[in-house]
Amino acid sequence: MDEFQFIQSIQPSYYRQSTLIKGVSDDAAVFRPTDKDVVTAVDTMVEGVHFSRKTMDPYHIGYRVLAANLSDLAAMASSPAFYLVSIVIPQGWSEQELEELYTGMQELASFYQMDLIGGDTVSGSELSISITVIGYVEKDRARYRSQAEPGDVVFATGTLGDSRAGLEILLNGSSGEASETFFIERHRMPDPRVSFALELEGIPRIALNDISDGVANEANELGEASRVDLHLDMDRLPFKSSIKDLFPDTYKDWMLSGGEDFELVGTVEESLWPKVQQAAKKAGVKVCQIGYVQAMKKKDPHVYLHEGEKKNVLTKSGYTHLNKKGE
Ligand SMILES: Nc1ncnc2c1ncn2[C@@H]1O[C@H](COP(=O)(O)OP(=O)(O)O)[C@@H](O)[C@H]1O
Ligand SMILES: Cc1ncc(C[n+]2csc(CCOP(=O)(O)OP(=O)(O)O)c2C)c(N)n1
Ligand SMILES: [Mg+2]
Ligand SMILES: [Mg+2]
Ligand SMILES: [Mg+2]
Repeated sequence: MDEFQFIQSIQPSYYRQSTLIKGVSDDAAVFRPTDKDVVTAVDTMVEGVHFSRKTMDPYHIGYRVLAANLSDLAAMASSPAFYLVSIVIPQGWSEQELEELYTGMQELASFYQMDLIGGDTVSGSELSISITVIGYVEKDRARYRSQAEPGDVVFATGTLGDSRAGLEILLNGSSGEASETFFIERHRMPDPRVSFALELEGIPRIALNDISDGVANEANELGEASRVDLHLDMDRLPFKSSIKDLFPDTYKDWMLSGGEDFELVGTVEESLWPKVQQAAKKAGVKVCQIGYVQAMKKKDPHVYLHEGEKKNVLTKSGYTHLNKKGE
């Protein structure tokens, strides 16, 4: 199969979004948004960095890269509409494997009524896939990291550390415990919190960020963007009970900085916290308070982690791709 046949094989036979004018087939796609704001993000996954053939089947690679992008749209409270896929394909990938990879993406896309409207196909030495997502949000209603205010409740959806636990099992072997499959699935097929974020619509001000690198990182990003201090309570961080049995020595670190949970962390005025809980219930998602926001006490914003009587500064300890200067 050559490049053109490949493009033909992935070309959608129909489109779902009414704002689309030109999809796959020309030099670029065209859509005409109505009076909404357009939200867009891109995320890349590279073999050996975000996945390996040991941790993921082609189907999971496709599923997860779109899920990671949808998680960024969820963090803006945007409704997904379109995606574009840029893929670097190494020699040795069969037609069937590529088809499975696209099936993984298509499954999630069809759930969210998204259209594939373009992309690029290149050969190269390892599989790399970049997805650009485009969504809509009501005018001026995108949720920013900069919207946290002193007195807010800090909350998180789902459970944390699951994806890191799944990765551990996939990389270092199974111990045969039945509970392991949950973590493997959380690693391979994350569930972006789009519906929850959309259910928050009636709340005038809410700060949101998605947990791709670990809540330690993401909480700091909220603090920095809003110029406030965040106080998190280790004992309130949500976890799946079996993670503690499987990984008693490491699960706490993984909750804070394992990354790739694709849950949401956010802040909301205390009086509106019950509304967030209702939104979670409607969306079928777990949500819990993990701390609170305070006015900045020092020159710069800080995140503090409380555990029993102890209080420590929680630095950005999650995953980073490049070393700091001089390292
Ligand atoms: N190479 C790049 N060129 C331009 N903007 C970038 C680049 N890498 C990241 N960004 C932007 O920096 C911000 C933070 O990126 P990132 O930490 O990857 O966010 P996230 O964790 O939500 O994916 C985003 O606005 C993103 O679009
Ligand atoms: C084989 C393998 N090794 C290591 C990891 C762990 N890992 C890779 S990237 C990453 C952080 C998240 O990816 P990033 O590109 O930073 O996403 P973004 O913050 O841009 O959404 C983590 C925890 C993995 N998923 N798979
Ligand atoms: Mg990113
Ligand atoms: Mg993000
Ligand atoms: Mg990152």
